[in-house]
Amino acid sequence: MTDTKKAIKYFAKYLKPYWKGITVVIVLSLISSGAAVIAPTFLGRSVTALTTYLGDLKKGSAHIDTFYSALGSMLAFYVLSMVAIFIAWMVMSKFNADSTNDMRENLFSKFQRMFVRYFDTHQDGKLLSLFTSDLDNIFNAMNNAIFEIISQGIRFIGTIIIMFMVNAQLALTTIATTPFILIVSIILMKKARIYLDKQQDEIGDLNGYITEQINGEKVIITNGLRQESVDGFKIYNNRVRSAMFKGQFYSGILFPLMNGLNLLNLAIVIAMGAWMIISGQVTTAIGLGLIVTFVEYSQTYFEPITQVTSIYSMIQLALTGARRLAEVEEQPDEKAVPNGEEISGLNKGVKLENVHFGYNKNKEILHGVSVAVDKGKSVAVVGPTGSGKTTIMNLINRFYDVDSGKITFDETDIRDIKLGSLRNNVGIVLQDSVLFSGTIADNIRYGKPDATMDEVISAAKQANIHDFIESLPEGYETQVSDSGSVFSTGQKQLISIARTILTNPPFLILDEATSNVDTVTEEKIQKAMDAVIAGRTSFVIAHRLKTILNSDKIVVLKDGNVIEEGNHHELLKQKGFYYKLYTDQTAFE
Ligand SMILES: Nc1ncnc2c1ncn2[C@@H]1O[C@H](COP(=O)(O)OP(=O)(O)OP(=O)(O)O)[C@@H](O)[C@H]1O
Repeated sequence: MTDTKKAIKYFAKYLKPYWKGITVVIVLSLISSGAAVIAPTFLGRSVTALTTYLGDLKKGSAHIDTFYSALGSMLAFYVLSMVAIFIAWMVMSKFNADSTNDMRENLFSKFQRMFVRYFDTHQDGKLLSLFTSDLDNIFNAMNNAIFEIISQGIRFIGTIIIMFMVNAQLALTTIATTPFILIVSIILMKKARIYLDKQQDEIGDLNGYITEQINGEKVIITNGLRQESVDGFKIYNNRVRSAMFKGQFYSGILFPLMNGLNLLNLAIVIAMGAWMIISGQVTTAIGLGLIVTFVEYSQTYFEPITQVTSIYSMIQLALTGARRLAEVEEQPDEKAVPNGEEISGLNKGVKLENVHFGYNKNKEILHGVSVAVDKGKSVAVVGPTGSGKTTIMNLINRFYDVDSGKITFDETDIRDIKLGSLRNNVGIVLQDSVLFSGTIADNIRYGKPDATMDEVISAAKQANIHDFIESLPEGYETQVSDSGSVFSTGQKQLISIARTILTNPPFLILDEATSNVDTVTEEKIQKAMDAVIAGRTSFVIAHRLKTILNSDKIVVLKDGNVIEEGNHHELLKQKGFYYKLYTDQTAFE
């Protein structure tokens, strides 16, 4: 499907529910434009009536009534046109706000259904620009452009019909330059489109860069790269500027060009009208009336072309936005496994059996990994950085699916378990603990919103964070977003552990929860982890070997292969890779 078709389909989908409102707007536009098109005929008639009246004055048989009635009719049509526009505008504003609201809501819901892969491969800022820049462009265009297109389209066609009904010769003169105008417009619009499309993509890249740099601010400062960061920004910003300039130039030049052609056309129409009077084809009174009428029609004929070209960039930006949003909607959803099994609790254990996996087809990360975690046991995975530890966690939770082999939960392939059910039974403490805006209590009960305050406090106690929370002036009611309550990495991890304790998952994955913290906090986290692991089946991904000495089993992973397996003492005896890792680490402590 071409980009334009995709964008139009997207609009159609979101405007369909508002077909009643759209019909009202079309009908009102018809009335308004029709009235505006008819009104100039009365302008011509009133001039003819006035000229005739002035001529008849000398003869003594003058009647002014025809003039007044033509003038009154003209006024009535213009008023009708205005009232219809006013009502149409009100109706349209409402369904535009509603439909863009639907788009925004669907976009956000879509994000909550998509594969994690999408977020791993798209920058936050780029995704954010869909909500800001793209949806803004769509809203602007729907508010300003769609109405213009409908009403100007009707005006355009209506004007041509009426012009031919009034006088075919002057009508032909008025529209004679149209083919030339159309060719120039199409060439310029095509050019503009390329750059306006590019503009949106460049804005997405710029937003991506900005969020990345803001998130990495501390790294930038400590490496003394603030100026380089600004220089990098300038490169992205210049790309936006260049695309913006070219896009606006090509789309903007249409407007003055059309205005110029309109004036030229006006002169031709007046000359033709004058020639008709001089050559005796029409009387002076009729000729003057025709000139005035066609001066007006020349304007109403050109106005749609001028207006549509002047809002072309707006339309194009909206089409680009709709294309970008449609592309997000096209992304596959996570498969919810509707007919999958519901599981509740763990009876036997979790197993990885000969798992092969790569994030990309051409680079395998795990090469036939088998790990078994029996019920009630704690298995730790250790290994050098990049060996695939976190990848295993991503697979158990079905953030990604294995390429071959399988992962089983009580001997059922996890791909045959309802996704929600699987995740309800697997608790995760991530390396980067995330706190959401709200109170500390809200954060602890995040996975179990109906938890009582006693349960929250009990979880916090087990996670060794209760005393710290109590020491804050607002205690559990402290707002996480308060600038006065900036939490350390360790504190965030403890709150995150409390959150997991509260959900009481049968199977638990702890991903490097002890990195980046001081020794006191580390000890606290260790105790919290022991509390959360106790009696629970768990899978611990750790860098600091000290924290996993008591694990029932340690699996050593290297370059995506399990190379050693056993408990701490067994592995030390083997004097293999684990022994080396352990002695290297303890030598530094
Ligand atoms: N989303 C991703 N897309 C593509 N490749 C990825 C992705 N995440 C990780 N990788 C690659 O997979 C390999 C294993 O990464 P993984 O995060 O599992 O290692 P790890 O053992 O947990 O490392 P660390 O101890 O540093 O956290 C690495 O080579 C990494 O570059």
